[in-house]
Parts: sequence; C-alpha cells; structure tokens
Amino acid sequence: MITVEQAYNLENADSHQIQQLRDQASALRDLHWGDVVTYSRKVFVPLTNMCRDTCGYCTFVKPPGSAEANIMTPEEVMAVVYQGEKQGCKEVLFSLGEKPEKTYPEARKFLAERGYSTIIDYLYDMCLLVIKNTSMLPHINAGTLSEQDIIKLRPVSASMGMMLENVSRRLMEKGQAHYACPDKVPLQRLRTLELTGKHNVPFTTGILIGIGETWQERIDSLIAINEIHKQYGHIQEVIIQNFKAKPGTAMADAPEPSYEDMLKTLAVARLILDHTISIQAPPNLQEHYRDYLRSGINDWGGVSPVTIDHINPERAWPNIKSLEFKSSECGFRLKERLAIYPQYKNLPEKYLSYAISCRVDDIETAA
Ligand SMILES: O=c1nc2n(C[C@H](O)[C@H](O)[C@H](O)CO)c3cc(O)ccc3cc-2c(=O)[nH]1
Ligand SMILES: C[C@H]1O[C@@H](n2cnc3c(N)ncnc32)[C@H](O)[C@@H]1O
Ligand code: MET
Ligand code: SF4
Repeated sequence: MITVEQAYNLENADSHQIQQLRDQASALRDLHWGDVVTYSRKVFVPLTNMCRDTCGYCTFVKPPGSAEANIMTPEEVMAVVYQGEKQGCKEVLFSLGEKPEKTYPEARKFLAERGYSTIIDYLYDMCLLVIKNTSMLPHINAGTLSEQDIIKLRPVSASMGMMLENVSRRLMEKGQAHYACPDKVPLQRLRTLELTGKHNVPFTTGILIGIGETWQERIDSLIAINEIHKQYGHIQEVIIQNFKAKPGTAMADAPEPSYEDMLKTLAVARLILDHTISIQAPPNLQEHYRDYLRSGINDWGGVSPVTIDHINPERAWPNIKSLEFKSSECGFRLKERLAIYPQYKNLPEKYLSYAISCRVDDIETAA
C-alpha cells in the first residue's frame, strides 16, 4: 500500500500530506474492518514489579531492596481476577518485570518458599488458577521469552504479547532509553516474535514511539513486524503506544511525541501492515483520542472497569460508556472482543490448547 521510500519520505510531511495519509489509512481500515471498533474488557494483574531491566521511560519497575518491590501472592492475584469476573471482564492481562530471579534476592526467596525457581514457572501456575476457577482468558505480557518459556506458557494462555518497542540498536547506548536493558536488545525481541510464530501463539506486539528513535527507525520497526507476520501469520494486533514522560525516570524531561506525530504514525502503520492485523492505540494516553479513528485504527485495546493501567497509573481509563459515545460520534460501533481475535479462535487446533478452547466455548455460550 505504501513503499518503503514513500514511508521514509513522510518524515517531513506537511499537514496537507498528513491529512491525505490519514484518509488513505482510514479507507483501507474501512475496507477490512468496517465501522466496528473493538476493545477487550480486562483486568490488569501486575504479577511482579521487579525487573532486571531499567528502561529509561518506565515507572512500573521498582529497584531491588525497595519497600515497593513486590510479587503478588496467588490470593492477591485471584482477588483481582474474581473482581473482574463479577464485572464481566473476559481477559486477565498478566504484565510483569523480566527475570527478577536473576537480580533480586527477595524474588528468589518468594519463589523458593513456594517451590518455584523462576517467575515464568510461577506465572504458569497463576494462569492455571485462572483457567481452573474462572471462565476468563489469560493474556501474557512478560517481555522477552525463550523457546522453553513459550512452550510452557502456550497451553495456559489465549494469547501472548510483547512490544518490540523499536529495532534500533542505537537506543541501547549510554544515555538512551534501553541502556543496560538486556531484554530490550532488538535481536532478542525479534527472536521472541519469531519463536511465538513458530509455535503458533496468537500474538500482540507494537512500537513505543518517542523514545529517541528516528522516523526511519520507526518505519523499519513496522516493516520488521510485518515481515515476521508474512512468514508465520500469528500477529493478531499491533499497538502504537505513545511515550508518556514520568517524574523520577531517566526520561522525565524528554519530550513526548506530538499529537500529529501519533496520528501520522497510526496512518503509516495501517498502510505498512497486512490488512488482517488489527491496529490498536490506547485511549488513555492522549486527550483527544477520537482522531485515532480517522487515522486508521480499529481497536482500543484492553479497557478495565476494575483495575488501573499499572504501566501508566496516572492515566485513567475512559469509562466504557464514554468510549462508546466518542466512537459513535465518529460513526463507529464499539464492540467487545476477546483477547484472542476471531481468525485465530476459529482455528483452535492450530492456535489453542484444549483447555483454552473450552474456555472460549464457555464464554461464547454464555454470551
Ligand atoms: O493497560 C495496558 N494494557 C497493555 N496491553 C494490553 C492490551 O491493552 C490488551 O488488553 C491485550 O493486548 C489484548 O488485546 C499490552 C499487551 C501486550 O501484549 C503488550 C503491551 C501492552 C501494553 C499495555 C499497556 O501499556 N497498558
Ligand atoms: C507494556 C509496555 O508499556 C510501554 N511503556 C512502558 N513505559 C511507558 C511510558 N512511560 N509511556 C508509554 N508506554 C510505556 C512499553 O512499550 C512496554 O513494553
Ligand atoms: N517487562 C515487559 C516488557 O517491557 C512487560 C511490560 S513492561 C511492565 O516488555
Ligand atoms: S518496561 Fe518492562 S522491561 Fe522495561 S523496566 Fe519496565 S518492566 Fe522492565
């Protein structure tokens, strides 16, 4: 729909060119996704805020030895999950720090006391608890995963996700967002995308914009995602997330991407990515998110009536009624979806374990 050269050249596009781009992206979205914009009713479970990385933009992570560093107990996890179930949530989003057992003695202690050696083993059991006791579907956002991790977690999750962030190796240099973050090495992130493809895991990925990348690096990241999807076909959605500066982080004073930059990136993503890939943008990270719909998106992602966005705790979710109203003002019908998209759900033998496909059936019979 757009050549690499054309995409690169949009770096200095004027407002007229951006408008044209957005119209083109919206038309393409209309063709495949129509006038429906989706969201997933979810609860957010921040299983642990201990992480061996220290991304320059992140407030989720808490340092070793700090009073706030924590792993949720099974009771705490299930209390949130049951609350979500009561409110009609269908997705449990497990989002967590990476490999805390490698750098936090307190993480090793917590896990050892319960008979685990890694957070992934503990996460597996928490997913199992969800599947055994509720009709909700786990979505796992645990960062970089090894092939062993993927094979282990696949039977107990409906889908997994990991933001590619960006393919730029430059961002690993001193003073950049991913300095000293072993799990943000682009080759490692790309490897996780490929391995989840190899094992047919319905997958969510995306880019974080405004973290010091160039426009060209942003385009390269979208192309890299699309190339992997062409090979494996497992990328169900791509999130375009805008960086929000947070006090107390290395990037506290870094400029946030402008609204226009976000709209331009959404449109170019729609034109680069395969039409079957859903494009998601969060409605809680900008004041005027309505124009996203006029830039080619078709999904708002997970929205919770119960839990906050623990990654952007200062940014409240719009309530679902107001999301519905704003969507309808732009001519869109808001529709709930599951953590797994229909095209994957309809091929359960390829994409789902038996346990998960039973849960999906339960949800659909109840609806
Ligand atoms: O509330 C949030 N949900 C996030 N989600 C959840 C997302 O909104 C959806 O609930 C799921 O992707 C299911 O469609 C992510 C999921 C991923 O797989 C990867 C990254 C994210 C990032 C966020 C996030 O920053 N905040
Ligand atoms: C779960 C995802 O949340 C994103 N993330 C982490 N910190 C921030 C921030 N300050 N602003 C926006 N997004 C952020 C990263 O892309 C991560 O992969
Ligand atoms: N630590 C993981 C990552 O950065 C999960 C989301 S951030 C809490 O990909
Ligand atoms: S964004 Fe994820 S990997 Fe980076 S510090 Fe935060 S929790 Fe760790």
